[in-house]
Amino acid sequence: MSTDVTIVPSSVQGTVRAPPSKSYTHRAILAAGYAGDTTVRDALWSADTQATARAVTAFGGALERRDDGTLEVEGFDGRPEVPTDVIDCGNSGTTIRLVSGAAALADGTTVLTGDESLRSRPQGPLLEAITDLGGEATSTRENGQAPLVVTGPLAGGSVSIPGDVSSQFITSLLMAGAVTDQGIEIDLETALKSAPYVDITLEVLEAFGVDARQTDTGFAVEGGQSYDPVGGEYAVPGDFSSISYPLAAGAIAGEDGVRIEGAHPSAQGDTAIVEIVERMGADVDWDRGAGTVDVTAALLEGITVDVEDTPDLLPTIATLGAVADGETRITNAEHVRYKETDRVSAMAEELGTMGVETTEEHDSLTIHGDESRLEGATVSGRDDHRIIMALALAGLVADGETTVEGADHVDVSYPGFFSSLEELGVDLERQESG
Ligand SMILES: O=C(O)C1=C[C@@H](OP(=O)(O)O)[C@@H](O)[C@H](O)C1
Ligand SMILES: C=C(OP(=O)(O)O)C(=O)O
Repeated sequence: MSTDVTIVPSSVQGTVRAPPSKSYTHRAILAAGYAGDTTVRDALWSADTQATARAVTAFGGALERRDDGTLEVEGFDGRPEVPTDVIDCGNSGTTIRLVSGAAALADGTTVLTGDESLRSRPQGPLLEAITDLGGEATSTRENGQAPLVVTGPLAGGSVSIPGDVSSQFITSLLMAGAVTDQGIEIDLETALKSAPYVDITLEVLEAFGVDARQTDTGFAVEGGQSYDPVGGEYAVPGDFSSISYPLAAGAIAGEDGVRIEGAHPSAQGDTAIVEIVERMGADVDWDRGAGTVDVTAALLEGITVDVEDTPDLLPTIATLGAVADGETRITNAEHVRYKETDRVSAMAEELGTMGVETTEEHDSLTIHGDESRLEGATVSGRDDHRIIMALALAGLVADGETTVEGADHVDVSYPGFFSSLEELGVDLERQESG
């Protein structure tokens, strides 16, 4: 059973709280798994982070969740057990990649799989790196995609890996490398895309007392370290990829202003959304100390945005571009095609159904705002949380109602997304579908 959501064009007003960061929560849960006992505060409990929690349990850890969002994690102390069953990573790229590194530490074989989308995403460079470092890692179909079979233990050493497929390979190796005998030195074969996500990793590792660093040619982590968070606790900050949706809603339909709470600074590259919305002409004020962002709608102008560091913002920016006057060019977007869906095509096609003119190139998407008139339509959410949320935003200002099919997939990163829209005054209706 899935849920379709119909959005009636609405203005938005009021205050919403950002959900906790998905990227920080994944890392905190796995780092807590590598540690002894840890309290993870303000954890995001979504379909994706629950997949990482399942993996920690499969390796011999244990998790308990309190009503206030706190997770009590009993770790496996750097020595994952061989799981008794296949690990199902669901829809989560972060889980399958970070957990493959952990699996390579176990003295035996782990099998990892996921849903149809995850089984189509690239894992080859990570499998080769694990093999080069002394483990064994293969794809059952020999196509570099899950199901994956990973056998450890891995000793560590030096390895080279491309930087333009997924930064999650680097995160995986750094997190696992800290508890290998030799440590891991990573040389990047090509420039790193999604680089701020490795900064997030370094920030979380530091909070867990693990030393890892950027080098002239890549990254390095010493072996023989222990995960030991200061005071046995870690607190997750708010999620700026998720914040991008209420922020964009305010910029296009918030004439009386929208406030987002829980927006404290961190290593997240997606904080760039604040500046992007401001450059397009909205009135935005980010109080970093208070952790609030205030936004008021204005006539938006098309701009050029490079998403090399911020791939997850593409769907939000595409919708902003559909509302803005003039052209919005989203560049350096090739890696955005390797996500839950090919998001460059998905946004071009679904916005097209709503009457928006776009030009798609391999590594860019141009939205011709001036030639577009957003018309309400029935659109497919593509079973991709970010496509669903971006299309729902377009529905706020379309001419007529918009139905987003398969909208329940927002549970991957922002389970309360439609409730947040309702809190801001949006008129919407949920329908169960087949
Ligand atoms: O490490 C992370 O938490 C993430 C890294 C990024 O992926 P890539 O590094 O594959 O671009 C991003 O798109 C994803 O949503 C989360
Ligand atoms: C791409 C995403 O996540 P993941 O890689 O973990 O599936 C995302 O959240 O947009």
